[in-house]
Amino acid sequence: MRTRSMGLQFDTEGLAIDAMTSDEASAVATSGDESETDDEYYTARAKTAQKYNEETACFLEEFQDTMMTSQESFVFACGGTIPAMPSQASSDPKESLGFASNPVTIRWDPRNASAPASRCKLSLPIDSSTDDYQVLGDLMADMLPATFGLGGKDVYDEKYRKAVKMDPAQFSTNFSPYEVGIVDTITQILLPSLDHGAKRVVRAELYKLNVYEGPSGHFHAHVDTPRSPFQFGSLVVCLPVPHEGGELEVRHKGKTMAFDWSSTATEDAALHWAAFYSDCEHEVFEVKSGHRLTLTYNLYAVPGVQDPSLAGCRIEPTKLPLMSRIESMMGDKDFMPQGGWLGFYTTHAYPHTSEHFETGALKGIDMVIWQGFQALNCGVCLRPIVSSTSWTYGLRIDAIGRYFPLVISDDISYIEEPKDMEEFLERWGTEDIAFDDVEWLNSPGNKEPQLTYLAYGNEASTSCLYSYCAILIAVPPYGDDGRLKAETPFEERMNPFELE
Ligand SMILES: O=C(O)CCC(=O)C(=O)O
Ligand SMILES: [Fe+2]
Repeated sequence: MRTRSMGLQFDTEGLAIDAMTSDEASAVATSGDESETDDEYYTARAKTAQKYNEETACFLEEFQDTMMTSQESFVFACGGTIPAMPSQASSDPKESLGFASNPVTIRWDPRNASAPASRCKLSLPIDSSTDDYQVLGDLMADMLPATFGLGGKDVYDEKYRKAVKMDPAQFSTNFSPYEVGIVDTITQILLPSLDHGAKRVVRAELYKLNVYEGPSGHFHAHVDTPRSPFQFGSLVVCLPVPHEGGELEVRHKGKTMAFDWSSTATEDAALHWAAFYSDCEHEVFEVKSGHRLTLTYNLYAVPGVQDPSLAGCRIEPTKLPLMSRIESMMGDKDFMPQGGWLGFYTTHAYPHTSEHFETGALKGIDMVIWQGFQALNCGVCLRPIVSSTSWTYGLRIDAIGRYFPLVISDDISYIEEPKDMEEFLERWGTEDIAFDDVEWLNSPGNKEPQLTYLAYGNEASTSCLYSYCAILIAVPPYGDDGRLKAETPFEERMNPFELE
């Protein structure tokens, strides 16, 4: 039996909702409930054969299989180790060993302003033959209990997270993830772009210094709250201080990557790091002994050109089997000969109903689909898809919207009967292209609140329609000399609710 859903369907089970606001949490908790069954899949392909031809149906079936296999090879996290020079070593760059880290210093503002500056500086790797541990104790005394976001508030609860933290406004460090090659590695692995596509680079912004102390320091499974629509991930750098336990586990769609950075005083000191996409659940297991010091960074995708010297070791998305599938499909005269529409639900979660959501933030296979079809003369655009059967009046809604940002409509949208809902959706703005005219390549993923409105039952109550994020692909017709170029079928739209 085919397993259509493998890898491409959103898996809600592994997703923690704890470190999100309650609204975000409910959005995640209810997502992924509209998956495609085998029957639906076969019906869809039979319809494709009828609408286009057998070849188109076969191409799409093969494409979906490749998509599912490719999905497996996309990583959601990466990490590495960097040897650390002893803290007494010279920090002269000429003497540093390539990508070995110079001694790391942390200087901080003490709570007691009369503490001498020399007491507010920690050098790492830690040296137990000096008073380094005393200095570490002083640092921790100046740190604050580490909170986490819950229901839109910062909460401290040791059952959930036991650690101390310091904000970057209160400390500085000479450590830079750019200098030791971490940022370049992340760019290549987590944010690759096709050769011809818009280039983007990673900006790492220092977020916190944390200490998890043994025994019992830990951080329960959670998903980081993105600080902006451009944030695509998080980076954790573990500084060279001996500790046992405190493994970091990162999970995405049923897969797990574990990073065990425990070390003893006698081992060669090293810095360790891990970076992962924002929609990955992760957890820091209990630190059994010692101190686990981490610097955390928010990772943003920003336009830019990668260092050309890295071209040799770049991952080349054009070599992906998925890319060759797209090429052979588009190059065949029997595939959608008159042109048509394809739809791909993004497989990662994005804050797609925020004001600034844009394509530079696309991750993994989502970016390959976006850039791959675009490179082959197709028109592509991102669109919100509202699909719901659970609406009060039993009306099935399948609408392709034009406008992403969340609409909170509290005074203009009295929805009492189905025709009100139709008008409301029209007013929001839906694409001229019908949902059923699109060949959908996969099942819906993450959904976000899209439209809130007042509905009347016995009394008025606020209701919400959710949307999925999809890439719509306009496949141009096949002409005498190959695939024609799609005339840009998409234009940017204004928020219809702001026009008045
Ligand atoms: O320290 C770590 O390994 C991860 C910490 C973490 O998940 C966070 O700060 O959000
Ligand atoms: Fe986290």
